[in-house]
Amino acid sequence: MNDVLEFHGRHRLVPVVVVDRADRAWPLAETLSDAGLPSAEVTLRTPAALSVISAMTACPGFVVGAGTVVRPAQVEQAVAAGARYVVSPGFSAAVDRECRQLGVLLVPGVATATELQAALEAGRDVVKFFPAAAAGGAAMVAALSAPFPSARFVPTGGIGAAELGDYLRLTSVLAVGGTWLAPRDAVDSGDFERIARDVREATTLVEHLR
Ligand SMILES: O=C(O)C(=O)C[C@H](O)[C@H](O)COP(=O)(O)O
Repeated sequence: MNDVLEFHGRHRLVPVVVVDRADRAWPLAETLSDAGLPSAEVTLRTPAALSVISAMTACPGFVVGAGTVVRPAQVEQAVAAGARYVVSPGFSAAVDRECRQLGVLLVPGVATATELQAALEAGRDVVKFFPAAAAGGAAMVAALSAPFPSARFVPTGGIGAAELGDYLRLTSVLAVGGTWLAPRDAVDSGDFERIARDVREATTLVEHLR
């Protein structure tokens, strides 16, 4: 397994972050690292996102990926900024091709059996199950795992601390992602104490589930 996937499988949590200000990148990475979760999927939804990725790569041991990658050109930009992996909300053959060419891991999004089958056919065994809550939650992941035992899921979308156990108890779930670990408003306002508290609460929950 790719080292980024091993990392996520070990931590079992992926903070998905929407960062509006590049100067928040370093304190956010430090906060996440200190709280025991040295990684972030930085969504390419803000003008600052690529600068945020670059800044976070300077934090020792911090694993940074690019999220919301929907066009092939964004793959090159994300990799140039230092992203170690790429996440898409859906499955795009063009994005998949670009990731292959640049040798970067892609975690494509799937919400149905047909989409999962396409991702597996393309050799993508680890997929983002998105939007997890709206697409059927942990019950849907369990149902999809039966006919596709090789698939590993990173459910994301509408998940909070309360739902964590439902997903993480499934052996087919590699890790759970979400913005609840470092909400946009907390990042914007520089409320790193709140982020540290929420991340510690989540990592403690994960420890109890082991
Ligand atoms: O697919 C992408 O690249 C995305 O950006 C989708 C995000 O991962 C979710 O929107 C996070 O969902 P929440 O945790 O409910 O805020």
